[in-house]
Formats: sequence, structure tokens, C-alpha cells
Amino acid sequence: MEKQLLNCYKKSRNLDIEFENVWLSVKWKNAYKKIIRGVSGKFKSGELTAIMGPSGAGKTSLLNILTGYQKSGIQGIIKCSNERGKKRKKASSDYRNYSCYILQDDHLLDYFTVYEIMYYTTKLKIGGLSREENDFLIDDILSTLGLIKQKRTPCGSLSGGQKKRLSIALELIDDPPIMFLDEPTTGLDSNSSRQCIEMLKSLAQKGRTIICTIHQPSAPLYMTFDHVYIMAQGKCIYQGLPQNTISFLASAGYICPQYHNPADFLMEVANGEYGDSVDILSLAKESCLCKVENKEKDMSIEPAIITREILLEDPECCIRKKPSEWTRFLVLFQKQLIYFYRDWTVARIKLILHFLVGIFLGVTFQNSGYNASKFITNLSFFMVSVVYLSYTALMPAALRFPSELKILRKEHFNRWYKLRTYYASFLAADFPLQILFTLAYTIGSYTISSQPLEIRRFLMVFLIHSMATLVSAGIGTMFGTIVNPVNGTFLGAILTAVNICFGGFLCLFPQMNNVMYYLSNLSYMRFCMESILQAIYGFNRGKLICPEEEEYCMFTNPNEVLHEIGMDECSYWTDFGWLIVNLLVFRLLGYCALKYKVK
Ligand SMILES: Nc1ncnc2c1ncn2[C@@H]1O[C@H](COP(=O)(O)OP(=O)(O)OP(=O)(O)O)[C@@H](O)[C@H]1O
Repeated sequence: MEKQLLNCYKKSRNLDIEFENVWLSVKWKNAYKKIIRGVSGKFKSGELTAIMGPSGAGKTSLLNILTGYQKSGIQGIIKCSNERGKKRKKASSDYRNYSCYILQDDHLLDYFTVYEIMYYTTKLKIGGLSREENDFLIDDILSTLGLIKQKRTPCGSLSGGQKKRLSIALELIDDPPIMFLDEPTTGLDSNSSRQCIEMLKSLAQKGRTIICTIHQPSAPLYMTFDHVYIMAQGKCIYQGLPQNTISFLASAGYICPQYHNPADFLMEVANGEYGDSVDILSLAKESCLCKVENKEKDMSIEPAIITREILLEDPECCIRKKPSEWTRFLVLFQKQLIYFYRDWTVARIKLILHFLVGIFLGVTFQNSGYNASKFITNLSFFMVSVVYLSYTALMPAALRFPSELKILRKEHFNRWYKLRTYYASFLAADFPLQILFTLAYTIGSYTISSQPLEIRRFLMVFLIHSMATLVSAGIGTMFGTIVNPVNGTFLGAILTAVNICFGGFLCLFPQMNNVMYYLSNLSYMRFCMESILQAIYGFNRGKLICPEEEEYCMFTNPNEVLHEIGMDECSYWTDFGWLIVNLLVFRLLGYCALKYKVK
């Protein structure tokens, strides 16, 4: 087993990245702003490369281009190849199959332990491993990264440095030959920064190509890198060994004071503290190090798409066997269920609150279900129920995705799963939970408000309550994904208010003008109210009771109630069908919004 796992490690190494004359421009006030200006370079396997430079130099932009995170506005050539491959074959055009990108922020699920998160990620990334093999691989990676003692610690309790190492450990599972890291030492103290860089260096020495951006390292840390790539104003001003920095600067006329950190001096020169140095240094670098075609390009037109070539000796050897999307769905589904169970605010509190609110509203509207003199009160009860269920489903959904989007983006970009697999698993775990909340609400409210005690009518009302919950949660997901949480909840509140007006109770359908009546067909609350009132007053229900103490009851015949509010000709199942259409449309729009945001 060990042999087989390590064998895969061996095969997957030795990919170099070479880029030539790469430009990036972004649209800025009707023109194109040049962010990266014709940079070239080579990052070799077995080496740890640091991309450095002052703030705004273009480090992250270059990393985004090399990883494939940035797709538009790029010109130039990027090659990825096995140096030792004599016979080169063109491999998959998806460059990302061979690399991973570890972003600056560590987005981890706090409710999972280090082992659990490693276990589920292994299941998502590698197919066909037994539990034993899985555990072996996890222990191997955790030991390499010094996290084995934290194996049972929840991710939320890890220190900043441990979180960073865990983010790296997660990406090491499928052992990508190339690793990109955006500022892995940000937020770490000097000791943790040193440990992190040393650990990256030891990973590189095993044959990986590791490239990271870094801000102002200490002198010893700077010397730890195998290769440094210094940028300023979108250009490369130095690339090579860190040990050669001082002599390179001296050759360009910048003499580093004795005992001065060369990295700090380089940054001071790049920042222009010794005069305008960027062009001088980039010319000096060209003459001594690289052949750069650094002519100014005409970027006034939209730039052409970049050429990405992946030339491998044996393209398939670098990719471990992936699990099927069905397996990934099951793993994600399990993860979602555990998350719902562990975050007690998600499930348990809501379940209790729905039950208590159901009892509260049931008591408030007591006896309205059979009492003919209270039919208006009964309509209010159902309107309040639909609004309550809609609102409590819409708001959490509008707030959930903005917080999860970063995790989703990172995991999807690094090919842990397809977005549709994630979305399907989310729906599969969320639907039963929403239905459970609705049941907790409906049982108390329906019985205490004295609605007809017939299983069939109860189930019909429960079904529509569930649809109201699911449709609103779909709307919430859509809004929460498209706009920020504040605007998402604001839009959700507005939409609920508009829907209430179209529910057929506050403004009765017979009294609505024609335009508004037809517009009300767009409101899911209309279908909810119509079908619930059909379930309560339709289907040959017997006469309502007019209590003795009442002098006069306007309607005792349920059909007359339906006629009065203009819902006598509705069909329960047709309205239910329209609710299904609403559900599908909003869930589909939610998926499209998520896809757009993730891309
Ligand atoms: N989409 C964009 N529109 C306009 N300007 C942009 C865009 N993306 C990046 N820039 C600009 O390009 C420059 C380089 O940005 P980049 O984030 O790559 O710098 P950096 O070297 O990583 O900086 P830092 O170290 O502060 O993170 C910055 O001046 C930034 O404002």
C-alpha cells in the first residue's frame, strides 16, 4: 500500500513553468490599464520560488495568471513541461489539473476536526482508496506538516500557522506537482513564518514546483528561497538566487549598506527610495539574466487570449484516480448533514422555535378553524403562517451563501468537485431539514387553531407549507448569491411584502384591478393561499359551526367562503403544480447565480 501511494508521489514531480512576455490589462474607464507588463521567467521543479515586490507591484496578478484564476485580459505564453521528457506530448488543455492554488485566507469549516476534514477531502479527491490507505495517507501528510498532534482538534481551534499548514495539507492529498500560494506567511509571527517556509522548501525538495508571494521577509528567511522573482510596477526587476541580489544591485549602481537586510534594500530600491529604479533594474536584469521581449504593446484593443501549453512525458501519470461525481455527492451530502447536526443554531434551535411559534399562533387563532363567525380570522391565520414560514426560510438562505462562497470558490477552483455536485448535495441535505421545520410548525398551529382534524386535509396544508418554505429558501439563495447579505435580506423583505399583497387576502381577488390580478400569477404566495384554502374549505367540507352566542354568521357553507374571496374556482393540484414550477425556477436561478459568482 505504502509503495503504491508513494509511487504516485514520485511519478508526479518535475514540472517546470515557463512564461514569456506575459501581459495583463484590465478595463478601466473605457481604456485598458496595464497591470503586468511583459514579464518572463522560469520556475523550476524542486525549487521554492518567492515572488516579491512592493504593494501593488502585480504579484497577486501574476500568480492569478499562472494559476489560471485570471482568465481574461492576458497575452503571452505559459508553458508547463517535464524537463526530462524526451518525447513531449501535449496533455490536457486544463492547466489546473496539475496545480493547486492556496489562497491567502484559510477557509476551513470550524465544526470539523483536522482528521475529519482531511478524511472527507481525501474521499473527494482520490477514488478507490480503502479506509486503511486513506488513514495512512492522512497520517503521512499530517506528519510531514507537523500537524499529527492536532489530528483530533477542531479546525476552529487551530492557530493561524496551523490553519495555514492544514490548507497546504488539504491540497497535498492529490499531490499536485505545482503549488501556488498567495502570501502564506501573512498573519504569522516570525517563528511560524520560518516554519512555514522551511516546510514549503522541504516539499519542493521532493520534486514539486512551489511558487509563493511574500511580503518583506527577514534576511535569513529571504536566503531560504531557492529562487526569487522581484516585481515592481508590473515588471520583473530581478530573478535569480537570493544570494546574488546584492551583487546584482551593485552592478546597477545601488550599493547595499553593510548589515542591511538585502530583501529590505531591494524593496527600498523598488519603491523608488533611491530614484526611479524600475526601468534601470529591468534593463540590468535583461542583460544579465533573461531574454525578455519587453517592447510596449498596443493594448488599446482587447487583448488576445493567452496560449497555455502543457507538455508532458506521460500526461496521465500526474493525475491520481478521481472518484466519480456520485461518490463525491455522497461525501458532500454526509458533510452537510454533519454540519447541520453540529451547528446547533442551524437545526436544533430552529426546530424548537418553529414548534413554539406554531403553538403560539395556534393559541392566538384558537377556534378559528371551525367557527363560521371567525372565517376572516382563519384566513389571517393562514396568511400569517405562509409569511412566517417564507420569511424564516428566506433570510437564513440569503445569509448562508455569502459566507460559504469563499470556501466553495477555493474548493471548486482546486477541482475538489463540480459545482452541480455541491449544489445537489446541498439541496438533498437542506430539503428534509426545511420539511422537518415546517412539520414542527404545522402540527401545533394546525391542531390548536381547530382546523378540520382529517389526515388528508392536514397533509395537504403541510405539503403547501413545505412548498412555501422551499420556494422562499430558493429565492433567498438566489438573492444571497447575487448581492451582498445586506442587500440580499433587503430584497428578500421587499419581495415578501409584494407577495403578501398578492396573496388574495389583504386585497381580495374580486376587488383587485385586472392588471394586478394577472400580475398576482407571478406570486408564489397566491398559489400557497389558494391551495391551502381549498384544502381547508374545499373538497366537500361540511358546514362550519355558528356558535350559539353569535347572533349572526354570514357564511356557514365553506363554498360560500371560497366564493366570497374569489377562490371557488381554483384547483388545489393546479396551484401545487405552479408551486413546483416556482421551486424549479428559483432553484435553477440560484444555481446559475452561484455558478456565475464562483467563476
Ligand atoms: N481588476 C482591476 N482593476 C483595476 N486595477 C486593478 C485590478 N486588479 C489589480 N489592479 C491593480 O493592479 C495593481 C497590482 O495589483 P496586485 O494585487 O497584483 O498587487 P500586489 O503586488 O499583489 O499587491 P499587494 O502586495 O498589496 O497584495 C494594483 O495597483 C491594483 O490596484
